Amino acid sequence: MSDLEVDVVVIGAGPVGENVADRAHQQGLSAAIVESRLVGGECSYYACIPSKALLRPVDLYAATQRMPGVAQAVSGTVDAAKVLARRDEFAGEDDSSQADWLSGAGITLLRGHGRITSERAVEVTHHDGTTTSVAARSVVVATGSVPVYPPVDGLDGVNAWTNQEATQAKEVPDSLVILGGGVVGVEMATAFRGLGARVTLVQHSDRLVPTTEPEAGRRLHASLTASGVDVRLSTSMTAVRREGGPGDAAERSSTRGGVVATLDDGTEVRAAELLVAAGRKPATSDIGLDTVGLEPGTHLAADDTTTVQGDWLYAVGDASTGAQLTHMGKYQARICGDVVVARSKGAELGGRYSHHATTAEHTAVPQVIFTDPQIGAVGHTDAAARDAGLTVRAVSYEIGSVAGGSLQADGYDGFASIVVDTDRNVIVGATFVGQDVAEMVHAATIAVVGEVPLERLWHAVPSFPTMSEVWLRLLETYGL
Ligand SMILES: Cc1cc2nc3c(=O)[nH]c(=O)nc-3n(C[C@H](O)[C@H](O)[C@H](O)COP(=O)(O)OP(=O)(O)OC[C@H]3O[C@@H](n4cnc5c(N)ncnc54)[C@H](O)[C@@H]3O)c2cc1C
Ligand SMILES: NC(=O)c1ccc[n+]([C@@H]2O[C@H](COP(=O)([O-])OP(=O)(O)OC[C@H]3O[C@@H](n4cnc5c(N)ncnc54)[C@H](O)[C@@H]3O)[C@@H](O)[C@H]2O)c1
Repeated sequence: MSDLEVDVVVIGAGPVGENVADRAHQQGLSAAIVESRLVGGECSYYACIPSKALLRPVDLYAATQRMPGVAQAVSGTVDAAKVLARRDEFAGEDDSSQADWLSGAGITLLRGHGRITSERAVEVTHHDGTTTSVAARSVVVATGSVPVYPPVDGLDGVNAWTNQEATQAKEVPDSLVILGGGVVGVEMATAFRGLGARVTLVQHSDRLVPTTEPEAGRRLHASLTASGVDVRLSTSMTAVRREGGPGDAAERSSTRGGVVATLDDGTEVRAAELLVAAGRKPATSDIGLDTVGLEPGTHLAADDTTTVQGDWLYAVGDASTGAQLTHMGKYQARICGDVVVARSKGAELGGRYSHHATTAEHTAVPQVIFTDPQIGAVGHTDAAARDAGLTVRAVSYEIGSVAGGSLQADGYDGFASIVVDTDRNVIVGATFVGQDVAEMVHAATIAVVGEVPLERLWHAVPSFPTMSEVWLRLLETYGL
């Protein structure tokens, strides 16, 4: 006999787990959610929200510097203390309002570590050591991800920052070395440089943010370098140690000595702190996967209905094989909730563009990287489309060459590109790079998901003088 019986139990109350529980509960199912740390997950306290709270003031300041008349009015530097205080308002480590929201919604919150013990059974070990056994028709894994530590000698012993210490930093270190030039690395380089730190960014491949169009990485590289970030491409960190002490003031934060990182080109980088931003792995090593024949520590391979096993085990968010993005995790969560509900009613599941399939995962994953320039993209890059076997042609256009772009900022530096499937004459990918492009991505997402033929897109007239006029120029460049 279990302590609690519910229709669905979700392990992990990040943004994704919360959405599954809510979606299922709103349609009449009883739901419990297990959380070992903070309701709201990594995203709310250590990732999306605090990082964007740090980046927005830096972005705004950079924009003022490209506007004659305003640049002079906004003199001096960004007030880091005020930025950190505002970050705390968004992402203080207090989850009471999110916990209240769960109870208001009628979802049972179980605080503690959740583990699957057998099919349809989960045990929660509470912080005081007591346990609660939960029996559920459906079990959803939404445990998120944790940082990867690459093999660098000494890395375990230097108290390196992860995204958690970086996004929750109580002060700006005078210098920071970042291991990894992916999305976390470039965003944190932008934020901490903008807040006054000396930043070195070490990336082992030959470009930044390698999953984006190569030109996006090149523009970002140029911009970061111009802002004073020391970007080391095609470089690996081989060893790191922490040294110094009270007498080594220039290279330390207020509480510890600086780090000395050895790179494979033989040089050394000294900084107050080291941030590890070399990718993430699923938080599935200690959730009882072995009890149901699955490999602990692996991404849970879910099909398009988010199902992992039988008609009872589901995986969503960073713990699954889907895109590691909050909005995609929440999309999976809505699908998962609806599948769980449909199965509980014995209803048939729908097909490709129904509420029961994560079709966009294959065709239309959008992402915005909040650097300066911003990089926004959806769907395939040119290379990824070719790898997927599509016949494509890509065209690009400088956003600074449309009236809206040149008005937005002096010397506007950025471009847009589209990848067209020439067999179907539809857009399968788009990229926007430049100041204030974040909000331009969704129009492209609609075009990709809607599979809107180019001839029809010709009639989607962008307003003058907006940066969206680049759509018209892209279509003309393509030959319309
Ligand atoms: C620095 C940074 C910035 C980012 N910025 C963005 C962004 O701007 N936009 C974007 O879309 N994505 C962003 N991401 C990615 C985004 O944070 C993740 O995709 C998202 O948090 C995944 O949500 P989730 O609910 O799957 O996992 P999480 O947010 O990691 O939540 C999982 C929860 O499960 C809990 N948990 C784990 N194991 C157990 C267990 N056994 N029992 C009980 N509870 C458990 C954890 O404590 C956690 O609260 C960023 C990531 C980082 C690192
Ligand atoms: N704005 C956003 O949407 C946003 C922001 C931050 C993070 N995220 C998501 O969070 C996830 C994790 O981001 P991340 O940046 O940690 O991972 P990532 O996989 O995007 O980038 C890690 C980078 O580190 C590099 N790297 C790995 N090992 C290295 C080594 N030993 N030396 C030097 N470089 C090394 C890799 O080449 C890679 O480019 C991503 O999926 C990302 O999409 C999203």
